[in-house]
Formats: sequence, structure tokens, C-alpha cells
Amino acid sequence: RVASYLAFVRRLAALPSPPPAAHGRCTLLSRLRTALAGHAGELTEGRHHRTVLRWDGLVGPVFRLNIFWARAVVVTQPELVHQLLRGGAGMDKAQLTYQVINPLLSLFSASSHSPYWRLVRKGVAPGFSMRSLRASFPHIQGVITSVLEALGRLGPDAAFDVDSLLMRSTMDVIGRVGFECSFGGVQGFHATSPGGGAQQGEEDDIFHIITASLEEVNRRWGNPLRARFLWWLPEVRAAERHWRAFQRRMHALAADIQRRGQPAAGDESLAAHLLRLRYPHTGQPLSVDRLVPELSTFFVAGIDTTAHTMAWTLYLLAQHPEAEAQVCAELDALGLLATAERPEPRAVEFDDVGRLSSSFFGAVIKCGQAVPPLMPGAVNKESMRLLPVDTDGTAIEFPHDIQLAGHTIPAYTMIWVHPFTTHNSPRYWEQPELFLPERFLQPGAEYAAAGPQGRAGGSDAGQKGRQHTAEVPGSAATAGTADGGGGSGGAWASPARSPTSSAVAGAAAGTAAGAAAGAAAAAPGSPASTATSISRQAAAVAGASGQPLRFFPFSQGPRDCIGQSLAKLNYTATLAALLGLYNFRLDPQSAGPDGVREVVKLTEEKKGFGILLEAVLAANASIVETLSNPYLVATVFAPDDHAFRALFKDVTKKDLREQQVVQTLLAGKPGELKILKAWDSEGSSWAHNVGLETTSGSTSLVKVTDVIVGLNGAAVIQIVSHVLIPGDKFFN
Ligand code: HEM
Repeated sequence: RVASYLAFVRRLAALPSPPPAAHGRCTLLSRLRTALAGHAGELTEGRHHRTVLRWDGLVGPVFRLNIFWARAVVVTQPELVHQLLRGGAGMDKAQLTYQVINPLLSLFSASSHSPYWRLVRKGVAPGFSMRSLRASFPHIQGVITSVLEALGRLGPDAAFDVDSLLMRSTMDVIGRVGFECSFGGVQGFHATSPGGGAQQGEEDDIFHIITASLEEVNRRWGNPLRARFLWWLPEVRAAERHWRAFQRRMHALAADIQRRGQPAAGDESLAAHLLRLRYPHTGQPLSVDRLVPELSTFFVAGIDTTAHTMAWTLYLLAQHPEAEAQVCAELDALGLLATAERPEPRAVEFDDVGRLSSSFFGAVIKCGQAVPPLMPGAVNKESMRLLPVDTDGTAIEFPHDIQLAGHTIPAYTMIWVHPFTTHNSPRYWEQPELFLPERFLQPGAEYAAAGPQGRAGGSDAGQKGRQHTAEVPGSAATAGTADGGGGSGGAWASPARSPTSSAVAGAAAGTAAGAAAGAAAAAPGSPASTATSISRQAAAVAGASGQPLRFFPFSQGPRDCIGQSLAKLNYTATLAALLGLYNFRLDPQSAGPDGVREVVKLTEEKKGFGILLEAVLAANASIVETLSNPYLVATVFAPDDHAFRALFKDVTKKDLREQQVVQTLLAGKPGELKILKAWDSEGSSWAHNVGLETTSGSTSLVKVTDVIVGLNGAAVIQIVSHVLIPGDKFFN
């Protein structure tokens, strides 16, 4: 055993590895600690995903980590990730991943080789089809209504834990859509209690049980030794009590589902699909004990992922009002935004989701042309790129040696695919640290070929391709890969061809396009000519099984997220409904953007009043752009201007001193105003009584009191001389 362990370590020694951080002063003890623990210390820190990103920048997209005696290989490069996760013969989840969560999920069939995993995955897939989701959309609408009611009960300036509310609503959605059971999660939401939930009797509160259970799972993923050595901690013992309570609740649900008997023909719920499954060897329906882990997995996998995704999106929009304005403009175009004319926007319908997020239905094709993605979908994607909730991705292993970017990786080595790093590395994205939803308005932005390395003909791409392949000249492994092209996407040679190793892609040479650019310039027989075969192989992969992705928040391949269509439907519809009615801002009491960690505390403000610019923002994104122009002299909102009228959306009569004025304003005809003369003769201050001409030909007079300073000192002229809102700082 010792000999084979040492051989294993030696075979991985050639892989680059970032230097582990030194702990404290450089003493013999600290060096011994670093030598023994390796990278374990940094990996158990809260923001370790950023450390992995830093390591990727230091040593490249494939590197080794030492965690005490164990070894892991981190892979961040899209082409390699693609080939590892899709169709790798014998690929399985690393057992370590599920050792942590299996006590919670009891018998979950984690292994890709388990007949149960295959049976369940295939059996429930129709439950996530568009047809099924369309049929169950009224459930989602019902939950959204209860969320809006909960927000309505809060005051306009209430601070609350939006993540907690959304976890509750997601729990309700999965319960209702999947299993026709109602947990009343949103009803149990109380903004004032920590975590937004019931405090008394919380041991019985399913939401509390699930969140407390997940908290311990997350801690154990950060530190797997917790279960073995820290079992005596009160918090660990409490968590294990919650795990048992969770299993009891899932057991009761499974028994209830089974009591319902054979499902009706048209029943497409997950419960119905699970009930229709039969054991392959006996033909009998699944027992309650086998149903429990499957039900548990849907709740555990679906709740915090979907809710954190929505919470991060709201958080990012709160930081980027310009993007929020664009989202609102598109909601407005669909009639989903509260405005002056439409204080109660209509409910979000199933078909709206496709319009808001064209990726939801794949590419939407209209009259033979692809419909360009819209901003709400782009915002969601950018949020999932910057802050993917499955930050640490997945760990996989192979039952045989593989070749990875020119290195032999022994069988059963833990290979760690790290989406956070792939999503945030400057190797694959321009300005990855910035929130730029526009990047996802470009069709195909998810693919590696669209990134810095993949720009066709880009010198950077070609150069990087050459450099990397030059580092891995035609080893037996890479040659094997090239020869093996034509198998499943060309990525895998059959083990028979290469007895010690099946060949995984040596496509470390940038993307297909990048590698091709490098290869085209290389003479045959030179080291770079390896790139030719690699790029051909990469191109074959792209052609045969889709292009490599640089954006994969739901993972990819046969073990990707089976619930992603439900997640997308839920978050797109919920966010559209929330943003149609509310602005969300970071709670000033919380630590501020830099202090936001796992729980995003946001405040909600009723849209449309209080701050002039917010109302303008809600009404027309292009106006915000104009206001941000530093060279702007003046922007005029007239009584009959659409944006100005939107100011009065949601204003109740009691807020207004001059109802007559508002009635007149709202009755105004749409039109623009031209400034006849904005400045006095010196050009230094506002003139009194500036004349303005409307497009309909009439003239208005602007008094100096009508002038409001907007962003960057630009002026906004309000052609109403009345005080409309008591005490409002913008009106006098
Ligand atoms: C935004 C929301 C979600 C995200 C980002 C997400 C992400 C993921 C990822 C990355 C995986 C692969 C994990 C791994 O390889 O270790 C996964 C697996 C899974 N997800 Fe999701 N998920 C989401 C929502 C959901 C929902 C709503 C459900 C079901 C109700 C669900 C059910 C599952 C299941 C059952 C698996 C395991 C699939 C298998 O191993 O065959 N997920 N999810």
C-alpha cells in the first residue's frame, strides 16, 4: 500500500502546484505544518474559491493540490472541463463529495454506475420538460403571489433578508410543482426574526430543519474532518438532530406520495414519475426507503441554489442601477412594470419567461431569425457567472489512468472542476471582475471560443495555444489523443488502443479557434504541429457534442443539473414579478457591498416615488443614460412626457397636496419638449422664464424653481410649480 501510494504521489509530482501559504513565522514547526497539511489550511477558509482563482492565475489551468496525504488535480480550462464532464468513459463523482452529504440524503444513488441513478435520472426527466413545467406554472404563480403579499405586508423601507424569503418560496415551489405538497414556507416568513423564520417550535419548522442541515453540510465540505473529529461540538450534534428530523419529514412525504396510488395518465409531476418507476430486477414499484433519498435530493439540491441565485442577482442590480433600468425597460415593454398608467402590472405568464430569457427555451427563432437575448436573461447569466452558487463545482474520478494536458493522472485521483475560477479567470473573459450583463447579449457568449483565448485570429489566442503545446510536446499521450480522434467527439481513445490510459484531450492549447490559429502557423513536425492534431480534436469535440463552455453554472454532461429548467423558470418569473414592483437596495445597516457574504440583506422600496431619478429610471432607461452624460446641459420632463408621468405611479391620493395637478399631468398627451432658450446671456445661470416649445406646438414657461439638479450636475426641468409631495426634498 505504501509503495503504491508513493508511486501515485510521484506520478502527480510533475504537475504544477501553487506554493502553500506559510503560517506565521517561518519556524521549523510552521514548515512542518505546511509540509503535512499542504493546501488544506487555505481550502478551509471562507473565501477559498478566490484562492483557487489566484492559484489558477499563478500556475495555470491544470494544477495539483496537496491536502494532507490526499492529492487533487484542479482543472479550470473550458476544453478540458468539457471533455472531462461529457462522455468521459467511466467518469464518476468522487466518492469524497458524497461521503459528506450521504448521511443527510441516506441512500442517494450518487454513483453514475448505480442502476438507481440511471433509473431515476431517466425516469424523472420528463417531469422537467417544457410541457410539464407549463402545466405546473400556476403553482409557481401561486407562490409568487404569496411572496408579493409578504412584501406588501412589510413597510416600504423595511429591511429584510431577501435570501431567506426566496429560500422559503423556492421550497414551496419545489414542494408544489414536484410533489403537490404545501410546506407554507412563505407564510412562515417574518421579516423581523433572524433568518426570517419561525423561532418558536423551529425544531418542527421544515424550513429551519433544511437550512440548519445545509449549513452543516457546507461546513463539512469546507472541512470533511468535522464529522470524524468534531462530533462532540454542540453545533455538530444539533445539526445531526436536524438531519434526522429532515429524514423523518421526507419519509412522511414519501409515504404520503405512495398512498396516493397509481398516478393519473396526464400527471407529469415528479411524484408521478417516481411512482411510475420499477426496480429493474423485480418490476416492483420503488419502496418508501428508496423514494426518500430521491425526494431529499430535489429539496437539498434545489432550494439554496435557486434562492441564492435570485438573491445575488438582486444584490448586483442594487449595485448597478443602469442595468436595473434596462431590465425595467424590458419589463415595461411586456406590460410587467408598474407605471403611472399601469399601477398594477399583470401577472407574469409562462410565455413571458421565454421572452425575458431567450436561453430558457434555447435560442428563440422568429421568422427564421434568432431573437437576440434580452437584458433580464443576460443579467441572470452575468450574476451566475460572477457569483455561481455552485462555487466549488464538482469532483470527479476515473477508474483508469487518463491523460490530461500532457500529464498522466492515475486512476481514482480526485479531479476538481472549479466553475468559479473558469467563470472569473481573465484567461477566458475580458474584464471578468466587472458586472457587464451586455456580454451575454452577444449570442454564443457562453462558449469558450468567444473569450480572450478564443477570438478567431486573435494573436493572443494563437500565441497562448503555441506556448502551451510547446510545453507539452508530442508525448505518447498527446499523440494517442490525436490518433484517437473520431471516437466519442474525438476526446477519448479506447482503452484498448492505449492500455495504461484512455486519452483525455490534450486540448490545453487554448480553444479550438485559438489552437487552430497557433497550429496553422506551425511547420509540420515541429513541436507546435502537435497543436494541429489537438485543435482538430478540439474542433471535433466542438462539432460532435457542442462547443466547450466557459459558462456552466449548472455543470454539464450526464451529471449536470436535472432541475435547471425548473430553476430557470422559477427565478426568471420570480425576479420579473419582484422587479416589476420594487427597487431593492442594500440595507444601509448591513456591512455594505464588501461586507455581504452568504446572506444578502436588502431593503425594498416601493417603486416610483421619493427619488426623482428612480422614477425616471423605472420609466425609461435611455433617459438615465442621457442624465449620466457629463456634457448634458438640460433634460426636460414635461407634464405630458412619459417618463415624468411615471413619477406618479403608485402614488396614493393621500400623498398628494394637489390632486388636480396630478390629474392634469396624467391626462397629458405624449410628446417631447424642445428648449428654446435654456441659459441666460452670460450662460452662467438659469434664466427666469425660459420658453419651451412642445412638439405639439404649444409653449411652456419654466420658472427657476422648476429646475432640479440631476446626476453629474445635469439639470432636470420640471414644469410644475406646485408642491406635490409633502416635505419631499426634490420638490419645492
Ligand atoms: C439556480 C439553481 C440551480 C443551480 C445553479 C444548480 C446547479 C447544479 C449543479 C452545478 C449540479 C451538479 C453538481 C455536481 O456535479 O456535483 C446540480 C445537480 C443536481 N441538481 Fe441542480 N441546480 C439548481 C437548481 C436545482 C433544482 C431546482 C433542482 C430540483 C428541484 C435541482 C436538482 C438537481 C439534482 C437532482 C442534481 C443531481 C443530478 C445528478 O447527479 O444526476 N437543481 N445542480
